[in-house]
This record gives sequence, C-alpha cells and structure tokens, in this order.
Amino acid sequence: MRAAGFSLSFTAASLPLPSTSTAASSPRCQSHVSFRCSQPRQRRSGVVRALDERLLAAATPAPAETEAEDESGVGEIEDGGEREGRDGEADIVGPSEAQEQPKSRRRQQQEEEDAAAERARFKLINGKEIFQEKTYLVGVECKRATGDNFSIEESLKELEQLADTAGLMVLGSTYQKLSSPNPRTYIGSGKVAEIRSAVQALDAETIIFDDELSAGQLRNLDKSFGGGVRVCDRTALILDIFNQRAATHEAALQVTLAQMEYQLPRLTKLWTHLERQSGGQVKGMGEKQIEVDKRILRTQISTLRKELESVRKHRKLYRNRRQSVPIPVVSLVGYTNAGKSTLLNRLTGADVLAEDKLFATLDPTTRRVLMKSGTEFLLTDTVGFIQKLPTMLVAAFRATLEEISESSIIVHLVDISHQLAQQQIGAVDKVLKELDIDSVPKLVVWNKIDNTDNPLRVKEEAAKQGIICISAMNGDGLEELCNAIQAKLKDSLVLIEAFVPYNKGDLLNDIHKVGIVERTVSVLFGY
Ligand SMILES: Nc1nc2c(ncn2[C@@H]2O[C@H](COP(=O)(O)OP(=O)(O)OP(=O)(O)O)[C@@H](O)[C@H]2O)c(=O)[nH]1
Ligand SMILES: [Mg+2]
Repeated sequence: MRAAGFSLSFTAASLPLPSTSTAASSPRCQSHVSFRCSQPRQRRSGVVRALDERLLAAATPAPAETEAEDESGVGEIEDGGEREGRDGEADIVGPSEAQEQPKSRRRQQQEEEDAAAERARFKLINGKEIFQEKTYLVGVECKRATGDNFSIEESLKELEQLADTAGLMVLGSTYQKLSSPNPRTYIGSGKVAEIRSAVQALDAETIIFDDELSAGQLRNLDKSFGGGVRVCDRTALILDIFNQRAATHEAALQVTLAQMEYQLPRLTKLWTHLERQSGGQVKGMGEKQIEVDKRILRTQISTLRKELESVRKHRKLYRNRRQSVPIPVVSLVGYTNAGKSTLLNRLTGADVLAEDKLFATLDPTTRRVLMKSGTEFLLTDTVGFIQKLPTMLVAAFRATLEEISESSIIVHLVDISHQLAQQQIGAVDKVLKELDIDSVPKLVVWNKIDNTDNPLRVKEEAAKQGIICISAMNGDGLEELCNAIQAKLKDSLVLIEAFVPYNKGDLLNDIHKVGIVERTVSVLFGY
C-alpha cells in the first residue's frame, strides 16, 4: 500500500468567538417636568428617568422658593397676560381697537415664535425624539488629585461632549477647587448660591455634576436649587446615553439593570416630603412608601438578572458551537471615539455605525479579516471606555467585556491626535485591569495619524516605542498593522504537526485559514 500527502507544521489557536450583534429596540422613558414654558413639554426627555420620573411626578411638591420663581417665570413667558393687564389699564385712558389689534397680533406672533423655538428643541437621536434640555455643568477639582488624571477643564469638556451626545444643550459650566468634595452638597454653600443665580439667569433646566453624587448629596442639592431644576450626575448621564444607544436585547437589559442599581440607593430623595408630613411619627408615610418602592425595585432587579443570565447562557451556547472553527480572535479596545468601529469597517467591509460621538458602539460586533497571506482572524469591536466609568455599568457589561479576555490578542487603539491621548491610555488600562484582562497579549496602535500636526514626527516617536501608526480613515499603515497582528498571533498559537493525505487536500485550505503554516513537506512512502 502506498500513502502520500503533506507533512505540515503549523500554529493554530482554539479560542471562543464573541457574538455578532443583532438589532432590537431598547426601552426609553420620558421625563415630565414642565415649567417656565409657553407650551406643555409632554414629550420632554431628560437624563434621570424611569422610576425617578414617575415617583418625582407623583410625590414632589414644588418648594416655596420654586413656586415664587415659577410665578415670575409664568409672568415672563405669559407675556400676553401681563399685557392684557396693562391693556386693561390703558382702557381707562381709552386705547382704540386699532391700537389693540397690532398688539394682539404681536402677541400671537410671539407665541408662535416661542412654540417654534420649543419644537426646534426636539431632536431625533438614534431614531428617538429627545428634548434638548438647557444644561449647566459643575465640577470639583480635588487638590490631592495626581498629575496623571484629567484636569478639571478637560473633564468638564468631556462632560460637555457626553451631554451633547445625550442631546442636551450646554449653556455653561463652572468648577470649584476643594481638598475633597463636600459630603453634603459636593460643592460649598457659596458655590451653590452662585450656581443658583447662574442657572436662573441662563434659564437652565438641568444641572449635571461631573462626579457620581451620593443619595444625600442629590437630596441636598435638589433642595438647594428648588424643584424646578433637575440635578443629576455624570453616571446618570452616561447611563442615559447607554440607554439611548442600546440596540440589542442583552445591551438593553444590561443598561436597565445598571440604571435600577443606580436608582435603588437614591430613591429616598423622592419621598422625604411624605416623611415631613408624617409629623414626627415613628414610621412616616414616606418611610413606608420607600420601603415598598425599594422592595419593588429589588424584585425587578432580580428578575432582570435572571433574564440576563438566560440570554447570556444562550449566547454562550452559540459561542461554544462556533469554537469548533478555531480562528483566532482579535479584540479592539480603546477610549470611546478612538476609531475602533472605523477600523473594523475598513478591515472587514462591515457597516458598523462610526461617528464623532461618544459611545457610538455598545454591542460587540465580530467580522472575519482575510490577510494577504491567506490567514484569517476574527476582529471584534466593542464598547469604548471612558474615565470615571460608572462601576455599575462596568459590572453590568462585565459579561460582554469579559469576552475580550478570551481573545488571542487585544489591539488597544489610541486616538493619538487627541490632546489627552496619554490620559485616555491610562483610563483604558485602568478598566482592563479592573476587568482582569490586562494579561492578554496587547498591541498598542496609534490611530488618526492623519489628524496630527506632524505625522512624520509622531511616526518616528511611535517607531522608537515599537508602536504602529495608522489612519483607519484613509487606510494608512493597515498592512503594517495586519503583519504586526499576524506576528503577535504567532506568539499565542500552539505548534501542531499533522499528516494530510493527498486525497484530503481540502483540509490544507482550512489549515491555511486558521493557522500559520510554517513548513510543508511532500511525503511519499509505504508498500
Ligand atoms: N481623522 C481621522 N478620523 C478618524 C479616524 N478613525 C476614525 N475617525 C473618526 O473618529 C470618529 C469616531 O470613530 P468611531 O469609529 O465611531 O470610534 P469608536 O472608537 O468606535 O467610538 P465608540 O464606538 O464611541 O467607542 C468618527 O467621526 C470617525 O470618522 C482616522 O484615522 N482619522
Ligand atoms: Mg464604535
């Protein structure tokens, strides 16, 4: 008997594959506050919603200070009412009908203009209608912060970008230098008064704080600013963006879970007026109500967790099935807006949304990349990171993010044209460490080289550090990147020696795809 075939030495991986995303709609809630406005804002949408909104609407009486403010506001906006009064006085001196008519026409015109301006504030973002709330931003610069961190100006600039992504209209911002944030009100009482004046002058509707506020801080700030202004924090804003952008069932479940966990300790602020009404009884109405609400919320959280678990089990099964094709997986990680989706689209011809907004991507997408050498790998694009990433969000997205840990290598994409590239690298490394995935082999890649002032100098600097420079936008450096990925993959693959009979030649094709063939020897033996 004669046997002939190829004796091969090749390296290959056997790794799990992340799932590919599918589209579905996410839940969205509406907010309700209506004040100093010529038209009711029934479709108004803001940053702290859902249960907060329902409870706030039912429970919060307008504080005296706000009522006074509202009255003046109504006077201001219902200009017509005031004029009518003045017209009434004028009647005594006898205004002619001819004089009244242009006035009422002017009033009507004014009302129409106001209504048009109000309508213009509804923006369509990701297919959802968002009301552009007028927003004011507040931060604290802690003196003990280390030099590695974002400066307060930079952090507020990023908060402004986040607000813009959420569809808010930022009117201004301020910050205070403190040794540490005030435990009662985050900022000092003088600063609270200053912000109150600024917010009134600007007619802002929402104040967003640059750090996560405790339940107590939120309650105290709510009281200080009065019921007419919504107070929320960076975490609520990020959660809101995630809520707006969640496109798959799993992402929507994860975001809702994170939102509920955020709301649970903060429910107290909504019912305190009922506690006051109870007149010092041992257990006030509010206290009972809040216990009921917390119980409802806890039940919802545990139902959500179970649902999420079953979705994940299903996805894991799907992933395990795909593991039978052992193609190495390369995960793209990086700060939000670094260009991950643009790179995936460029390398694979995928059609993932890539835009100049933060958190454009939430759900992982995986596509095949075929290199010139004939070798294939799977490239996964996933959610971007940000400094001060809310812990409940990291927890909720842990399962999605942990898939990164099952990759052969991680490509850390950096927007090198960004002023804060170094800080962003630090923030990404921190999250990778938190997720325990800093041990996966990593390739650092500088993107947006075309957007730098001096690309040549940046390339020289990168070469010194063994870093690859690319432009996902115009394709510069992509071949070099693929070669570097291939070289790095080789390190993570295992060596296999195999004998492939000539009559099983099709296997050779598969081997070339899943691994890197190092040596092929034609063998003829037998009888
Ligand atoms: N000039 C330039 N712009 C780029 C490049 N790569 C991406 N961009 C732009 O950067 C913006 C963000 O790109 P995305 O691909 O959405 O970034 P991302 O990392 O996926 O962002 P998230 O999904 O939010 O985490 C888009 O406006 C891209 O057009 C590049 O190489 N050069
Ligand atoms: Mg993206």
